[in-house]
Amino acid sequence: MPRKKKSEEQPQYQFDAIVLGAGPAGEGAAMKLAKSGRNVAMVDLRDVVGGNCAHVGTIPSKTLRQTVFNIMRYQRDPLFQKVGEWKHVPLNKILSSARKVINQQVETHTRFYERNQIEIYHGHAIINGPHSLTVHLRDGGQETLTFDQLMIATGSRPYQPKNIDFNHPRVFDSDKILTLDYPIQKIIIYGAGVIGCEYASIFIGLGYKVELINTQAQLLSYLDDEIADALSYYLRELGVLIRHNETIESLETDDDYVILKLLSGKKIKADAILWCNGRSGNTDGMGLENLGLTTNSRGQLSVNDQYQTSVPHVHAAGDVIGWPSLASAAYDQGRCAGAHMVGEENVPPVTSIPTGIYTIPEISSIGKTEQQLTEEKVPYEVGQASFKHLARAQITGDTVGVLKLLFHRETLEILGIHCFGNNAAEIVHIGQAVMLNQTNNSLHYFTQTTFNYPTMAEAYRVAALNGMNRLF
Ligand SMILES: Cc1cc2nc3c(=O)[nH]c(=O)nc-3n(C[C@H](O)[C@H](O)[C@H](O)COP(=O)(O)OP(=O)(O)OC[C@H]3O[C@@H](n4cnc5c(N)ncnc54)[C@H](O)[C@@H]3O)c2cc1C
Ligand SMILES: NC(=O)c1ccc[n+]([C@@H]2O[C@H](COP(=O)([O-])OP(=O)(O)OC[C@H]3O[C@@H](n4cnc5c(N)ncnc54)[C@H](O)[C@@H]3O)[C@@H](O)[C@H]2O)c1
Repeated sequence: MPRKKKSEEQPQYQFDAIVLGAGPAGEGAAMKLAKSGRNVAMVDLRDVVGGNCAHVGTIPSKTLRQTVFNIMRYQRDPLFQKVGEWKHVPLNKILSSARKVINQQVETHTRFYERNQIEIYHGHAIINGPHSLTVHLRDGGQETLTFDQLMIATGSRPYQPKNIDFNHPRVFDSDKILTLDYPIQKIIIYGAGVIGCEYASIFIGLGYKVELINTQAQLLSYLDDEIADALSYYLRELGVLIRHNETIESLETDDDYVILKLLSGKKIKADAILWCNGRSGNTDGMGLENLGLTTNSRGQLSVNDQYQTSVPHVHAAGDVIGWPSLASAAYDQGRCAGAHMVGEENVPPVTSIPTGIYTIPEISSIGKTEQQLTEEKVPYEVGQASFKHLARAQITGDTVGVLKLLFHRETLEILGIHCFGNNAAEIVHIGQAVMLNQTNNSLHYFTQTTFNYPTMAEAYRVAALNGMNRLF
């Protein structure tokens, strides 16, 4: 049963708020609205909650990555070198552990909606007017619902250029790749963004030959140069062939292979191609024109600092608004939008967002890069700790990696944290907590704090002392 509206008056609309999309952004908003006493409905295309994040994005890719990481680790250890004939197992079979995690995620999140009495409609929502929409239900039929406020969190999907035939069995995007049901030996990855680099690590770890085609001059150019260089070095070391500054001319498809022709004249033949060159917002065919809303060429909506669109009672968050297109940020954006919808004032927008890239090895960072600080003429210094010198890393065998702290050479304020290596996405949060501390964000924190030993956290002390030693 939907939660009853708090007000005694006869409600004008069936729901105080309807949320479109049960991914992290929609869930964040729905929970905040429900906990603030609003009568909320959720509409999602799928017959279960979790959004693209749980079903085709973060969760399956990270679970698959963990399986591959385990295989690589076993191979390194002479005791476990016979892990079976996994090279000939199709990807969709290796994904069996991902399906278990997805089911657990769906169960957990379904309970959140139940406990907060949020009614869920499974179907495609089409907006009819300022306060009404129709859900075309998955099991047939339709239902028209009215709302006071609307939250659009319909996420994104892989961008598919018209000249590529994604129905061909050897042509994949990041959704379809999860269904790959035949063994392959060589794959082309077109697009070397986060998804391209993460899948390059996964496929090389599975023993495939991988060619990573980058349309830009370097990998992930928003990273600190040293970290981006380390990624290129280690991907190549693992066997990935990276080609920078290339653009597709055409793609030839056959029953048994694909041939990618590049404008540079190169031709690459492989068993399959994974296309990952950006994403588009899910906004088409949902009647946005009936609200007077328009999108950019990538189907994304514009919002203000409170995630409010140009129509004041309509908010939007998550991938559908573009940057940063992360599950981590989407949940917080949804919660922030929900707070604004219930009338909370001065809710800070989500701005300080760490990068967590699950390549093998992993990358994570927050704050400024060396390039940015140099451009801004900030007098900074660097403190570094190599994983290979840390006892914990030697014990686990994960000796590839570095923690790099950037700090102001006069005030010792921490300005940036960049980490490359196993568990980087966890390690960065220690530095983040200190960096964002309003009262003590100085490098001294790390030199004056005793860390457990042996731990990876110890890298902070080592890097801080290394940085202090550079000062004069
Ligand atoms: C391969 C891959 C790996 C990723 N890895 C990471 C990672 O490691 N860390 C990270 O932070 N982020 C990662 N991301 C990004 C992350 O998955 C997204 O940022 C996140 O899913 C966005 O959440 P969202 O709530 O905006 O929408 P989504 O998760 O996209 O969910 C939107 C939901 O809305 C539904 N919907 C769409 N249109 C309608 C409609 N008209 N009516 C009803 N329902 C509708 C969709 O079916 C979907 O269920 C990854 C993405 C991909 C593709
Ligand atoms: N670990 C993580 O946090 C993680 C993992 C995977 C995906 N993601 C999210 O998914 C998003 C999509 O990843 P991706 O790798 O497909 O894309 P991306 O945005 O990283 O871009 C990949 C490539 O496509 C190009 N591109 C992007 N938009 C384009 C456009 N409009 N026209 C032509 N080329 C364009 C880029 O220049 C880049 O070379 C990322 O922005 C990221 O936020 C995050």
